[in-house]
Amino acid sequence: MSAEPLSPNEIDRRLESLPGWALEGDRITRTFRLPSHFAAAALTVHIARIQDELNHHADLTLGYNTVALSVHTHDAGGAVTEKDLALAERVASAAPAHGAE
Ligand SMILES: C[C@H](O)[C@H](O)[C@H]1CNC2=NC(N)=NC(=O)C2=N1
Repeated sequence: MSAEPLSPNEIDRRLESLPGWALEGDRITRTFRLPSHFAAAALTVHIARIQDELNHHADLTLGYNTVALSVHTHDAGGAVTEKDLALAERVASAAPAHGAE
């Protein structure tokens, strides 16, 4: 998968199909709200497994009932690449089963 930086316009276009995700500076970000703290912790573990499978890792912040992700591609000098969007799409698919909004 390409680790070439994507343009802001391309990122915005791709985020149209990723509700709740945003381009913040040089990262794409999303905060999920969960029914409980334990559900938030469980989603964090699920995301960690996805990240190890993809070998692509976001900064994750576990709150009382939230999981916040912030990601860009270090190997591309901290730009947003296809790898970040692929991770976002996998997480977006996994989160609803945890009761995430
Ligand atoms: C050696 C290992 O493949 C690399 O460090 C991987 C690990 N996870 C990663 N995660 C992110 N966000 N960007 C990277 O460039 C990256 N590279």
